[in-house]
Amino acid sequence: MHAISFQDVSYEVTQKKILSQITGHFTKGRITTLVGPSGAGKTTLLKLCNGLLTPTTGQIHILNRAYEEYSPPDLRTTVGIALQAAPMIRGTVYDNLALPLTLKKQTLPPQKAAHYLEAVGLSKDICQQDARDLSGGQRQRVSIARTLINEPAILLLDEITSALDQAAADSIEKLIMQLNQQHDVTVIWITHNLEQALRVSDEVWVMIDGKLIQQGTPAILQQPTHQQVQQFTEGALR
Ligand SMILES: Nc1ncnc2c1ncn2[C@@H]1O[C@H](COP(=O)(O)OP(=O)(O)OP(=O)(O)O)[C@@H](O)[C@H]1O
Repeated sequence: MHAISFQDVSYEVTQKKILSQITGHFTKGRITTLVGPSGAGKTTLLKLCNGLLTPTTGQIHILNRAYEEYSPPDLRTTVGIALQAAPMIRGTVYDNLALPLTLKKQTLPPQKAAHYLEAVGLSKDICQQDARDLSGGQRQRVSIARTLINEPAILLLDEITSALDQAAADSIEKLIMQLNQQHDVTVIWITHNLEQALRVSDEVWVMIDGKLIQQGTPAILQQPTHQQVQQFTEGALR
């Protein structure tokens, strides 16, 4: 089953084509990485997956339902996103974790906050800590925990480890792989790091210049048969 499918999707801003006729799918329950040079349109594509942007033309289906059938809050509950900057609101770790529910005028039970902190490898004791005092790795974990509060079926990740040191990046990688394996969360993960893509991917999308050049297993990066993919991997793996 496809978690998300794109059919002839294009996205333009003031007549500039940012994405051109993307057709492809993300398989349910798998980790797919999105790789490609800077400016290829990866972040734009990710934002189309949870309604932060709307396609100019084409169809997107999410869990076999047309994108338009979802209300914006439903879409953002089904498809969570975590970003490189892991932005925090002013306040405590609890305030940040509660945000997805606060926005829906609901409250987060403290036990649930503790549960999600533990799920991302943090102690529940940091709940009342000021979010500004967290380390980069802790902040990224809190950001992921906050995304998990809605129990999204699909998790979008944009460069979540690129600002972290190797040890923090390794443990976030393990965490995402665990979430995928234990909770069947579908993961769509933008990374600039091809070694990371090879470690975590079940499937890979290679994007260049607003186009989906190739979709397949990590073998398409390891033994590229497509000329543009080969040029990209030679530069990126050098
Ligand atoms: N709102 C916008 N208006 C004009 N151009 C935009 C807009 N959003 C994105 N772009 C352009 O679209 C292209 C794709 O951007 P996008 O951020 O999706 O690429 P990316 O592959 O994620 O790049 P990176 O790896 O550097 O984050 C870039 O050339 C960018 O400058």
